[in-house]
Amino acid sequence: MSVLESIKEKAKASKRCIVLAEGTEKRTLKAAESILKEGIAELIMLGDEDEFKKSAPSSVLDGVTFRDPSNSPDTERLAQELYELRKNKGVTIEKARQLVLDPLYYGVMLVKMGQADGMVAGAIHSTPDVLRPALQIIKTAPGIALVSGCFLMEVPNSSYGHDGVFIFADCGVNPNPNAEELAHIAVTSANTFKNLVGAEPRVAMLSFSTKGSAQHELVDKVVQATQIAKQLAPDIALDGELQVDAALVESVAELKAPGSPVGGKANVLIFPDLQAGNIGYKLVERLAGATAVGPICQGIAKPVNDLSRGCKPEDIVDAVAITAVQSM
Ligand SMILES: CC(C)(COP(=O)(O)OP(=O)(O)OC[C@H]1O[C@@H](n2cnc3c(N)ncnc32)[C@H](O)[C@@H]1OP(=O)(O)O)[C@@H](O)C(=O)NCCC(=O)NCCS
Ligand SMILES: CC(=O)OP(=O)(O)O
Repeated sequence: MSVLESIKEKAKASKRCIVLAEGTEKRTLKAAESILKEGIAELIMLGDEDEFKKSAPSSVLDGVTFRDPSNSPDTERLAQELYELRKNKGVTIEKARQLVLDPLYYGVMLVKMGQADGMVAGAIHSTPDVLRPALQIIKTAPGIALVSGCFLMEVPNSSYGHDGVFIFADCGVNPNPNAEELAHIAVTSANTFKNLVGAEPRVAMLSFSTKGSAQHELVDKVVQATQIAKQLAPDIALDGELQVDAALVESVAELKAPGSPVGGKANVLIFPDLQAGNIGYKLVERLAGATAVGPICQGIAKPVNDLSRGCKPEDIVDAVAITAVQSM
C-alpha cells in the first residue's frame, strides 16, 4: 500500500469533518464526490448557495453540509468571536463582520471554534490569501515559533528517498528564512515525515555546495542552519550542506560527502529559500510525474492546508486525507 493510500485508510477510520472553503469550484466539487464515495471525511462546503445548487452533483448536494457565509445563522456569532480574537490587532466589529463573509475567514473560524477539524483551500486563491487568516486566527502550535509549508511527494518508480516518497520544505510559506528559521523548518519537516510516512526521517540541508565545495554567504546560511538544527534535535539524522545529487545518490554521496549520515539516502529535502523550494517541487511534479500534495502547513495549532492553483481533483482528495490525519 502506498503512503498516500495508507493515509487515506487512517482518515476513513476516523471520519473527521473538513471544511472545503472553495465549495463551488469545479475541481473541489469533483474531489468532494470522491471523498464522500470513499468515506474519507465529512465535509462542510462554503460558497454562494445559488452557485452551489447549480453546480454540485446530487451526491454532493445530499452528502455534505453547505454554508453560505453571507446567509448563515452563525455568521454574526463568528464575527463576534473573530472581533474578540483580533480586537487587540485593531480589528473593529464592523471589520470582523466584513471578514467573516469571506469563506477563507469563515472556514478558519469554524476550525478555531471546534466546529470542524481542519480546512483545505487554494484551488482558486493564492497561498498568501489562504494562509493569512489561518496564521492570524489559529496561530502556531505550542512550542512552535514558525509555520512553514511542505509537500508530500510521491515519485513514481523511484528508489530514492523512502521508495520515492519525500517531504520537501519550505515550498510554500517563508520567502527567505534566516539560518535559525531554516533550522526550525528542518526539524518540523522531520516530524511531519515521521507522522505522515511512519518512517525515520533523513534530512538533507540543500545548497549549491557540498561540505565546503563552494564559498558564499548563501552557503554560510545553510551551514549555520545545519548546526542549529543539530542542536535543536540531536536525535534526528540530519546533514548539510549538501547538493541535491549528494543527498539522493549513494555513489555521488561517497564522492562528495563520504561518511555523511544522510548522503545518498535523504528523504526530507530542505531548500534554502522559497524560490528554490517552490521551483523544486513543481519541477519534480511536472517532469517526473510525481504526486505533490500541499503546501501542507506544519507548525500550525490546527490543520489548515493550502493547494496549488494548478491542482487536480485527486490532489484535493489527498490534501483532505492529510488534513484529517493531522487533526488526530
Ligand atoms: C505567509 C504570508 C502570507 C504571511 O505574511 P503577511 O500576509 O504579510 O502577514 P503578516 O506578516 O501581516 O502576518 C499576519 C500574521 O501571521 C503571522 N505570521 C506570518 N508569517 C508567519 C509564519 N511563517 N509563522 C507563524 N506566524 C506567521 C504574523 O505573526 C501575524 O500575526 P499577527 O497578525 O497576529 O501579528 C507571507 O509570508 C507570504 O506571502 N508568503 C509567501 C507565500 C507564497 O506566495 N508562496 C508561494 C506559493 S505556495
Ligand atoms: C503552492 C503553490 O505554488 O501555489 P500556486 O501554484 O497556487 O501559486
